Amino acid sequence: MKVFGVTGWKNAGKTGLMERLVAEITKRGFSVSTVKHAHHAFDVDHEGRDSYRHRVAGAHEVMLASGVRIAQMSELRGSAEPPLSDLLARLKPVDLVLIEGYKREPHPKIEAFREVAGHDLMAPQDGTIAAVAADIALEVDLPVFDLDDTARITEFVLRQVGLIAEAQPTSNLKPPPLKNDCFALPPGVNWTPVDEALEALRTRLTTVVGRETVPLELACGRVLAADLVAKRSNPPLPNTAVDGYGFAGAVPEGEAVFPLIAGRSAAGVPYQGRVPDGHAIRVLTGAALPDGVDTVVLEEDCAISETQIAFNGPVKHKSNTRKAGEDVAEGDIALSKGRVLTPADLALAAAVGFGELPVFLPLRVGVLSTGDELVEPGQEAGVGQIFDANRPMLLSAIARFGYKAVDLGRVADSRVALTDQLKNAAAKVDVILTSGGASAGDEDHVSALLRESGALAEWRIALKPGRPLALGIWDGVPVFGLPGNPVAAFVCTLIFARPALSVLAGSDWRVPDYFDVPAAFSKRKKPGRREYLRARMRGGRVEVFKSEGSGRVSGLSWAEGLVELGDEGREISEGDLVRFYPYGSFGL
Ligand SMILES: Nc1nc2c(c(=O)[nH]1)N[C@H]1C(S)=C(S)[C@@H](COP(=O)(O)OP(=O)(O)OC[C@H]3O[C@@H](n4cnc5c(N)ncnc54)[C@H](O)[C@@H]3O)O[C@H]1N2
Ligand code: MOO
Repeated sequence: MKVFGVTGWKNAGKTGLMERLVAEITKRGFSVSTVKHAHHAFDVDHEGRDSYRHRVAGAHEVMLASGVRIAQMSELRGSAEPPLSDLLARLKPVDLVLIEGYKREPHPKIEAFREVAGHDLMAPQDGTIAAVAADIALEVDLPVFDLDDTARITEFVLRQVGLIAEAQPTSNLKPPPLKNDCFALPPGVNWTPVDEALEALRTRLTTVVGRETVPLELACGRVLAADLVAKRSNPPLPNTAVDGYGFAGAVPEGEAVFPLIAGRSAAGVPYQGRVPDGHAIRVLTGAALPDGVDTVVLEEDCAISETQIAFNGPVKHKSNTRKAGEDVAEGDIALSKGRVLTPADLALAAAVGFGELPVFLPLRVGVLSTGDELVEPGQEAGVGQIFDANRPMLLSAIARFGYKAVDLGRVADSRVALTDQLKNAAAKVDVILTSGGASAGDEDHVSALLRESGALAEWRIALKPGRPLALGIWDGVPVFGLPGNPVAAFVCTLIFARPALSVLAGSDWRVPDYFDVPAAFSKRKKPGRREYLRARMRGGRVEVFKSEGSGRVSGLSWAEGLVELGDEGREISEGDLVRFYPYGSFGL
């Protein structure tokens, strides 16, 4: 859905402007819905009303309906406020959603401004503001409208979101003003915030691989295909944790002497009889406790003869023993479906009775490079040609993630060759990663082909680097059309492809771990998009690569992780905390 926002300080005239825009846009035949961010404690209900009583009684949602109106109230009851994207998803489709407030969200906005409110203009500090509606003349580098000129503001908003066509220039063709910032929003383009894109992937993808059973020792790194219910408790019987002497009950402070009975209990060779009260028996680590024994004293603490042991109390009841099932009880879920099995998991699976495990078939991930300019690394490169750097990078990242990397080679910028190659690939892999040809240029065949096959969701993501990401389905196989620039391809792989592949492979959505660490750099970042900088830790601070150019492969290699700068604008000074994701957090 198309969205546009009205922002501004308190008393700036936001609600009046919203009201006039809703009326005018509706009058022009477009359907409009609105979202307003309100105070924490807002309430549309009133004490004593029936609906209020339903709510206080604990109803999850209360719906109030009549022949003219329906109101639906949801109580968060302490859970986090849902993001704007969730709220938008609840609305029925309309031509335009107008949003009042939510100034930190990246959608385009108009700022309402009234002099009496006594605030500074927000627009100069906020790149998501596309125009200002003010009650005085202002000097800013953006379109400024009279706050009451509803007709012109409406035209502007409708043009911005693409509901009416851009006015054709009447004079000679004039180039658009040059903008250095490659992420400036073209009119009408809706940028997908990173979190929204991730959420869409998370909710739309499911496991695509089949299952098999493999011997335990071959299961490391595989994804468990069913919950593993312990067949046997660990330990199966109460046993001794040390080499020593077992008897029944606690021993008080002072000297204690126990007569020894003949025989012993060893791991795997338990004592068969019963130990009489007041007697002790030799026990070895791991041995089942004989009947009549529930406490063990360490042999190093004892004086020992053929017939007796003596030691100093106190010894607590049940000292040095392990309860049956204290680790895992029979019937417990020892390992959950979707778990990527580690060496330790194999120990656990063995301990609770499994010699083979149900696992998902390895996810086969095909990697294809596109572009006439590419030649194989190490071969002769002609004028204007470059070596295919993305393919070795992506193939090895896939292998590190634990999947089966399938080299699909290179393909020229030709629709026919690409069609052939995708057809071929779809028969032998579960998912395809392409790089290059993802944006909208003449030679961007990946996005064009997927668009033609009717299964493309082309995302322009509010992300740097990695803005164009083409997602589609080819013969039932998901295709990630990664941008060609190596840095953008790498970042998109870590941020989008990795968690998605994890779900396709039968595991969970993966959220990488991070550290908030002091910056060794300073930077000013605009609001409205997320940025990832090539970074590494040195001397307890995180430094970033000298250039943000998305073709600079040397920076990827220099880096040992990524610094993430959130969607909001930020002025970072040295020493400020920034979020650092070591490459290891992405499984590299
Ligand atoms: N008019 C516009 N141009 C571009 C936009 C835009 O929005 N409007 N977006 C830019 C951004 S951001 C990126 S990223 C790239 C993505 O472009 P494509 O995915 O279509 O990729 P290509 O054009 O094919 O290649 C881009 C760049 O990367 C080099 N490349 C491609 N494959 C490889 C490889 N396997 N190994 C090494 N280098 C590779 C290629 O030679 C190009 O230099 O589009 C911008 N343009
Ligand atoms: O940001 Mo593009 O996605 O060069 O890198």
